[in-house]
Amino acid sequence: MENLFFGLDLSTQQLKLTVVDENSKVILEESVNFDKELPEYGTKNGVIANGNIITSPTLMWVAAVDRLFTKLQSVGFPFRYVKAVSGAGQQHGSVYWRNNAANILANLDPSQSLVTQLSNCFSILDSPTWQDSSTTQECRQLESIVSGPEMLAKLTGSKAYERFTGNQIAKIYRHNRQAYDETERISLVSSFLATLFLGKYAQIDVSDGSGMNLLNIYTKEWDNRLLEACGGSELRQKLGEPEKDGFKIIGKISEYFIKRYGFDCECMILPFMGDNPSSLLSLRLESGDIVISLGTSDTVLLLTNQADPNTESHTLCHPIDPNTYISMLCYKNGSLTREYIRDVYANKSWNKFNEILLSYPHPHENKIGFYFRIQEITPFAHGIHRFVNQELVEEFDDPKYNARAILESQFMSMRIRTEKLMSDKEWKRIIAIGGASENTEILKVLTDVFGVDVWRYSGKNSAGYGAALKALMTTFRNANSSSSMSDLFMIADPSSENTLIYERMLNIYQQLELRVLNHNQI
Ligand SMILES: Nc1ncnc2c1ncn2[C@@H]1O[C@H](COP(=O)(O)OP(=O)(O)O)[C@@H](O)[C@H]1O
Ligand SMILES: O=C(CO)[C@@H](O)[C@H](O)COP(=O)(O)O
Repeated sequence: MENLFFGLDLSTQQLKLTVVDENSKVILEESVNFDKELPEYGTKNGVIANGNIITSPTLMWVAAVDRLFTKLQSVGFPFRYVKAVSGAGQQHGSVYWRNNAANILANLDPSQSLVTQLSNCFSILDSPTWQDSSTTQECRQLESIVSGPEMLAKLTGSKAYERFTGNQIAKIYRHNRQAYDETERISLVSSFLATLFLGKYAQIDVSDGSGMNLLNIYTKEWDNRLLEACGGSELRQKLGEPEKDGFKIIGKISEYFIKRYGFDCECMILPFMGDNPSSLLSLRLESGDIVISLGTSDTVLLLTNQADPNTESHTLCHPIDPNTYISMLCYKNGSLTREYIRDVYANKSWNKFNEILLSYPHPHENKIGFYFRIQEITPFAHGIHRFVNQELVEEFDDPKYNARAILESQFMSMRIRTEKLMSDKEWKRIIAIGGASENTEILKVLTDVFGVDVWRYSGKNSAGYGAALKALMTTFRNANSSSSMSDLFMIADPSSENTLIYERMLNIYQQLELRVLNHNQI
C-alpha cells in the first residue's frame, strides 16, 4: 500500500475515481452520482436541459470533489501514500473562472469545503457540456473563416461541431460579453479538475484541446485566426498555452489537499485528459482493434499513425504519444436513449430488456428503427423513425422489437462509418468499454453486426484507470504501461447467420438514414 496512484474521471453523470497500486492493480473504485448524491443541483442524468442548450452546474462538479474526498476520508483512506494524480473529463465542456479566482484558488482554507470557497469564482454558472447543440450559427461562421468544413477539419481534426468548445466560447463572446470580459481563464472539464488539485490553473492537454475546433492538430498550437474568430485577441490568454507533454509533472498537489486530507507534499499532478483518449491508455491495443465505448455517449475509437481528418469523424491528438492520432465517432443517443427504450418497452429493467433480446435471437431483416431522441451528431438528425419493408410506420406490429431494433441501428451506424475510417484495413476485434458494456446481451448484438469477436474490459472506469496508469507510468517510467490481457473477457463468437443478415441490411439502413436526414432538413 505504499505507492498509490489516482485516476479521476469527471464524466456526464458522475465523478469517478480509480486507485491503482504500483503493479497497476485496481485497489479501489469510488464514485459520486450527480443526480442521486447532489440532488440540490437539480440535474437529470447529470445535466440541465433547456431545449438544445445543455449545461451542468459548475459548482456541482466542485461539490462532487468535496463529496468524493469526504467519502474516502470517512473510511480512513491513506492519502499519504498517493504518489501521483491524473484524471480525465467529459470532452468539450467548459468552465469560466471569474477575475480573481486564481487568487482564491491559491489561498484556500483547508478547514472549509471547496464549494463554499469557490462559490463566487465562476463568471458563467452553468457550464456548456458536450450534449449542447445550440451553436449551429457559430459553427457555420467558424467554417466560413477557413473556407469551409473540409478545411476546418484538415486543420483542427473536425469540421465545426456544436459541442466543440470554440463554438461555445464564440456564443458567449457574442451574446454574453459581460461574462466573457469578467472571465480570466477558460478551462475544459479535464483541466478544471486538474486545477482544483493544483491550486492554480492547469493547461489544457492536447487530447482534450483537439476537441475545441481551435487547435492545429499538427503543430499542437492554437490557431490565431480561429482564436480571434471565437473570442477576440484576448482568448489566447484566457485559454493559456496547450500542454503537449502528457507525462509532464505540472506541479505538486496543493496545500489545501495536503492539509485537509493528508496528502504527501511530494504528490505529483499530471495533465488531465479527455475521457475518450484517457480510456485508450487503459487498454493494450493490437493492430485491427476497435474500441467501442457505450457510456452516456457512444464512441468508436481507433488509433492511427497518420492524421487524415474528414467531415464525419474527429481526429484527436493522442494524450501521450506525439506520433499517434485517435479517430473517433461520437453519438449522443447512447445509453440514455437505450434507457428510454428500456423504460417504455421493458418496464425500466435491463433484465426484462435482455429477456426481450433473447426472445428475438435473429434480426428481422425488414424492420429498421432510428432512435435520435436528442439531436444526433452523426448523422445530424432528430426523432424516432421506424420502417417496415422500407415504409415509414408509427410503431412496429410487435412493439417489443424496439429493444433489438435500437441496438441494431446504433451498431449498424457505427459499422458503416468505421468501414469508411479504416479504408483498406479490416477490424479484427472490438473492445467494448463503458456502462452498457456490462450487458452481455447487448454485446452479442454488437458481435453479430460487426461479425468479429467482441471483448469486454473488466473495470468500471476505463478513463479513470487510463489516467491512474499514466500517473503510475510517470512515477516508474519502466512500469507495465497498460492493463494485461487478462483484464479483457471475450463475449461470444459472432453468429454467421446473423452477420450475413446484417450485411444485407446495411445498404437498406443507409438509404433509410438518408430519408430520415432529408425529412429532418425539411
Ligand atoms: N446492465 C446495463 N445494460 C445496459 N446499459 C447499462 C447497464 N448498466 C449501466 N448501463 C448504462 O451505462 C450508462 C453509464 O455509463 P458510464 O460509462 O458509467 O457513463 P459516464 O462515464 O458517461 O458517466 C448508464 O446511463 C446506463 O444506461
Ligand atoms: O462528446 C464526446 C466525445 O466527443 C463524449 O464522448 C464526451 O466525452 C462525454 O463522455 P461520457 O460522459 O459519455 O463518457
